[in-house]
Amino acid sequence: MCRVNEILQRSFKMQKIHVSLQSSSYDILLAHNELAEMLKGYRESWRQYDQIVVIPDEHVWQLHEHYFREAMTMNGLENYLVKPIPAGESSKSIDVWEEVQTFLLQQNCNRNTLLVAFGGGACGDVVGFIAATFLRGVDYCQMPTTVLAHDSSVGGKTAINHSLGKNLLGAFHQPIAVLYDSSFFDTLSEKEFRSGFAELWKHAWLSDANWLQELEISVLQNSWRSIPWVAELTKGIQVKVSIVERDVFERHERKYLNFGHTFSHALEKGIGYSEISHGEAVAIGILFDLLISAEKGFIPHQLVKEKITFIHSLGYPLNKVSSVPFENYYELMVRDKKATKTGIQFVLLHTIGNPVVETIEKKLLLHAYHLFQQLIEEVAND
Ligand SMILES: NC(=O)c1ccc[n+]([C@@H]2O[C@H](COP(=O)([O-])OP(=O)(O)OC[C@H]3O[C@@H](n4cnc5c(N)ncnc54)[C@H](O)[C@@H]3O)[C@@H](O)[C@H]2O)c1
Ligand SMILES: O=C(O)C(=O)C[C@@H](O)[C@H](O)[C@H](O)COP(=O)(O)O
Ligand SMILES: [Zn+2]
Repeated sequence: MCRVNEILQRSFKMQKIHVSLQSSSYDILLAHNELAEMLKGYRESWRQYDQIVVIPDEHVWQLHEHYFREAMTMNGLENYLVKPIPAGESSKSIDVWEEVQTFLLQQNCNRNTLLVAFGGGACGDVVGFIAATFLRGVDYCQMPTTVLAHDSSVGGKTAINHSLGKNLLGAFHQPIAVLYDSSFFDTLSEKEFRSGFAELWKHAWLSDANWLQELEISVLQNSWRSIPWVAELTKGIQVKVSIVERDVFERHERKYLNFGHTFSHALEKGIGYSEISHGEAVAIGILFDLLISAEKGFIPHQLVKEKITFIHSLGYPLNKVSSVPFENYYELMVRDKKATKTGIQFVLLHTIGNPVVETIEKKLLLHAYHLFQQLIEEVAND
């Protein structure tokens, strides 16, 4: 990372956000290049575990093993097992879930075991689900390494995928801590920055028109690497935490955090996990939810066109939407976890910061889908 950028990223002091839930409470620490410092507050309690098992994404482990080990050693934490798992979305499988459970059993891990998820959102989701189910539940810590994981590491949604759809098997299981060091972003690709930005953009849409505007300007004026991540991700996490604290089990308000996701999960599964990332699909799903909001008369169509142009200018793969027939997307959306017997639910916006959940009938969805394809084509040809 260039010197100026390093100074900029370091200039934000360590942030601490507390998550207060009835069943568990924990801290989220955010800083740049401060993993050893973050671990200081945990070294005593972590020594009380009978085993610590670090479960890194294998690609992240290749890149950052040295830095991770150094931070642990500086805190006298030298006794831990390491069980790497495949990089990315492919790790969210029943096979990986079982393989790690077998490893833990073979190592005689007991209930007093701490798992450490070291990687992006995929690693956090599968390790969280392993922690939720191993011996009916053990502690785990999230050590996120992607921009997107500011979302996935917080709130305790854990999951793996099923051949019939995304995140269909999972549990709510909160981490004991989230230690988030943005120096890991030094090795992220542009595609991963783009993916992570989508969830931050989501948090802005759900909360604050001014922040949304500032964030969009910031992303247009800076390179991905020079965005002041600690400051921006802190705002995103605060939005998420306040919703999770009010509705941890997603009975009502937490559904808002699924803004963009009814369509995005269908896009990911329909197009293929290796062809489109979660965040890329979320950005497109948000545009689709905005379009339905406009069709309902909540927001102007002009705003939707502007946002399609914005997302297109950042290189999100809007051209992939048409590669799957509507009927396939529809079938996948029927299986969305928000769906009820009244139909498929979408998170719409009345205004920025005022989301609402509505059941949308197939006829409107089909109409919106065709309109969306038309707008995407117009923007691409402009
Ligand atoms: N539980 C939740 O609340 C929640 C919220 C949002 C997303 N998610 C899930 O998170 C997943 C997406 O997470 P993600 O975008 O972090 O993707 P990811 O974990 O799949 O990582 C993306 C790629 O980046 C690589 N990578 C990770 N950190 C890196 C680093 N520092 N440097 C270089 N490469 C690195 C990984 O090896 C992988 O190839 C999806 O499965 C999504 O469903 C969950
Ligand atoms: O934390 C939440 O609640 C979310 O919905 C966050 C989403 O960004 C995330 O992708 C989540 O995994 C989606 O949840 P799902 O319940 O639709 O699988
Ligand atoms: Zn998401």
